[in-house]
Amino acid sequence: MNIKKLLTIAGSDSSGGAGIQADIKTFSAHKVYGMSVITAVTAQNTTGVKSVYELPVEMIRNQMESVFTDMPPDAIKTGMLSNPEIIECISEGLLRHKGSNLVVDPVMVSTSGHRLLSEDALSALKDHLFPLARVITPNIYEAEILSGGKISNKKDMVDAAMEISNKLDGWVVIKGGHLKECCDDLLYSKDEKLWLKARKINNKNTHGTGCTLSSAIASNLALGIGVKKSVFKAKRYVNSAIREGLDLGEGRGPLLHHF
Ligand SMILES: Nc1ncnc2c1ncn2[C@@H]1O[C@H](COP(=O)(O)OP(=O)(O)OP(=O)(O)O)[C@@H](O)[C@H]1O
Ligand SMILES: Cc1ncc(COP(=O)(O)O)c(N)n1
Repeated sequence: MNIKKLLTIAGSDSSGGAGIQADIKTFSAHKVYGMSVITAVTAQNTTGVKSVYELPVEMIRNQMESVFTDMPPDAIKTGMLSNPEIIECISEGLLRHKGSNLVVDPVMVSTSGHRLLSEDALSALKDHLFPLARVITPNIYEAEILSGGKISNKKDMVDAAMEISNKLDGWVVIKGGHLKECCDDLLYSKDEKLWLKARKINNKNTHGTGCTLSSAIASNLALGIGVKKSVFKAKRYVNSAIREGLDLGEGRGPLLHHF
């Protein structure tokens, strides 16, 4: 049986809603084979992140070597990367092994407000990882940090995408999940601008929506689907996973993945 291989490079979420766990569930739902390089272990649940343990860079390098020398992935996604040393180690490994179909979800802060990327890691992200990416998927807050401008509406999203894509060859997806009026996402490259429209679903349980979207995009790319269709299909996948209305935990609960 011929199956596509997907790699997630991200943090572990003990509650299974975001991070590595959400990524692997999404990969399985797309019928691709999931592998992981764990950057950090978090103790978290639906109410928030209690603590974070960052893995030593050497351990991260060894995980990457183990995966790439035996089962090179057809696509890769990155999530929580914690610090500049980890980002540099990962970028170096991806370059050396010619990792392709890279989707970078520039995770900075959990929705519960816990920092998942140190402040001094921003330039490593922009200078080392972004140039390798086919797609990057910032949310509104991350797009504000990356573009240096405030985002309050869809026009601001376009301005931010323009600014961010100045330094990129690939595509930018600015996720609109935190907009007040709707959940439209913007897919932007130097030559094209497309809106992925969606009504806001009235469900507080949206923990891991960003991780799920980027993993679904990477799965579709591995399956040989082009960027635009990969992003549209991924948006539909997340939308229906939110719509399922799973209600677990006391806080902001996870999504239901369809197998
Ligand atoms: N209530 C909602 N209704 C419909 N779509 C949503 C809702 N919340 C988020 N989305 C969609 O989920 C995807 C992830 O968007 P979001 O802006 O929440 O990213 P994020 O903040 O990185 O996610 P996370 O909450 O996992 O950190 C986007 O496609 C967004 O439009
Ligand atoms: C390990 C890990 N990775 C990513 C997120 C972001 O997800 P969210 O914004 O839904 O908290 C998280 N909370 N934990």
